[in-house]
Amino acid sequence: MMPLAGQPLLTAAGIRAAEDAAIAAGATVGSVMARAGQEIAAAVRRLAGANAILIVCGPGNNGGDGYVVARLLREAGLDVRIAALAEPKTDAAKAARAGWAGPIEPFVDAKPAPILIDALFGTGLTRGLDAIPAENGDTSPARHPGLEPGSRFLTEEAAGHRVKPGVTNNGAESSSGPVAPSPAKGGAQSDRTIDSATPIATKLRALADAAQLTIAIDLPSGVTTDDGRVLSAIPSYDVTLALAAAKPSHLLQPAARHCGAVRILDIGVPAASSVQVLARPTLPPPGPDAHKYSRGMVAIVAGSMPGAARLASSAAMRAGAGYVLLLGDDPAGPDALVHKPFSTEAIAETRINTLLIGPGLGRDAAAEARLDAALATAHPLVIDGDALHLLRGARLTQLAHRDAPIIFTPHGGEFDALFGASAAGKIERARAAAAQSGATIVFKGADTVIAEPDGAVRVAPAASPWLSTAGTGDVLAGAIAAMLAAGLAPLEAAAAGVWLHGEAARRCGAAFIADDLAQALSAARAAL
Ligand SMILES: NC(=O)C1=CN([C@@H]2O[C@H](COP(=O)(O)OP(=O)(O)OC[C@H]3O[C@@H](n4cnc5c(N)ncnc54)[C@H](OP(=O)(O)O)[C@@H]3O)[C@@H](O)[C@H]2O)[C@@H](O)CC1
Ligand SMILES: [K+]
Repeated sequence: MMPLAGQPLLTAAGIRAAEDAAIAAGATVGSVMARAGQEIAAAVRRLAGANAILIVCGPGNNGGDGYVVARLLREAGLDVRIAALAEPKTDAAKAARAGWAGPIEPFVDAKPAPILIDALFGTGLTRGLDAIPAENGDTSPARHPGLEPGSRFLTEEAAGHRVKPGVTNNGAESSSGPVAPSPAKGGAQSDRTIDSATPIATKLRALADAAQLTIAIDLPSGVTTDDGRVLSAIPSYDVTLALAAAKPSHLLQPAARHCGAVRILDIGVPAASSVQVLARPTLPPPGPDAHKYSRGMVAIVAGSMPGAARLASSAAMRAGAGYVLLLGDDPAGPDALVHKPFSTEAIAETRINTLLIGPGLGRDAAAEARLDAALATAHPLVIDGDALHLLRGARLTQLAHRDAPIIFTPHGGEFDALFGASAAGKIERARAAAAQSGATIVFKGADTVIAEPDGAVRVAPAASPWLSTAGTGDVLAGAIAAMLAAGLAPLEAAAAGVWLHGEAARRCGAAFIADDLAQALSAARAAL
């Protein structure tokens, strides 16, 4: 079982291509599924002890994995039951099903067990749980043998929930409240429409609520693979065992919070991608000949809210910058912080390695003048906060012609204002913004995505929710500026800054303030 840090992230199409390459190199779907089953069974044995296990299987190869795991665990002497949602559809899943000698319960009637393993759907999920499929305009569930009303896998009352002609469910309900009681047997509610509580998602939540440990194979059933969407009201799992590689939805919210601890299983399918999980950076300590300028000089432009620029300054110093210069009229801050009034001469100082502008800048005419002066320099730039708001239009277009690197650090609102709102996934949006602007984009949030104009991406695992407090963005901008000033390439600088920021938050524990976070960067940096 591999942890996520530094691992490639593969989309559904990417993992299919990787599987195809493995097959071209001599594997078969069956052999890969057999290896996956072995790895999953070994992981489950470590996690589950001797407890009884219920495995819920879907119609595709995710379900196929479930049948293989069930056989292996039963051969190992464990108490294993299977509940199936539908008959296997793929050859590999059919073969795996044939290898299971025990009984199969209908999913809707399944009794819970202390250990729940979700093998309903993985990278082949195409719609929300309980949504009626639409193929070539035909929404008849009868096109989907095994999922149609009255099949041996769906009891009649469940079928009654599923079907009302012309009514479809996009599965986007968000309720995660108490599980609804099962309707009375006998089809008495056969005219019920699909509304809030739907049978598959509801049943899955009931099984998860009754279990002591819940494990999802590859992905929690009901989340998309590529963009972090949750299509149905599904449970949150304790562990997700990702096959061959992590997928974007293991990190992107809101899907990520349903995954629990994610571990990657090596199933003999090599995976590579320029989209990767954020890794712990390698930052050597200063060498014997280091001096303040060789460690990097950061200049920070202050504005109408001087506290924000001070926080960024403090963060840049503690993340390891050799010299931090605050350009403004505010004399406060640590003694080590150098103050100068803002002027076009001061900002043009050639020893400045990185110029940070935005924290507390304001949005008035004076702020615009300072931003234009900053953009007119040849320094590498980190642009945050208010400066991002002032960047729209012609200023943004001009930036594409600058030689020196630029890093933008927008949160969701700033990103939308600069690049437009969109329903596309966060990775896709960050990549498009980087390509359009020529800047490295740090799209902040509970799932920070860093994108380079060349398409390289780093995605950060969820950091402390206590970061949701004023000033933490200023701290991040300062940390990233220190990394860029130290000479790291923009993607590496942004990644190192985000990592240090997350690590500092972890060290702060709960209810910290941004000042504490900036202080904690010293310890985070020292631990590398
Ligand atoms: N990559 C690898 O190297 C390896 C991958 N492996 C495993 O394979 C998994 C991917 O398998 P997969 O492609 O068969 O897709 P999977 O997720 O089982 O579902 C597809 C089926 O579900 C159906 N269906 C979809 N959504 C639905 C819904 N909401 N409600 C109802 N039905 C729905 C869909 O029907 P359709 O959309 O066609 O109507 C189709 O029948 C992957 O996650 C991993 O576990 C391993 O075996 C070994 C190597
Ligand atoms: K699953």
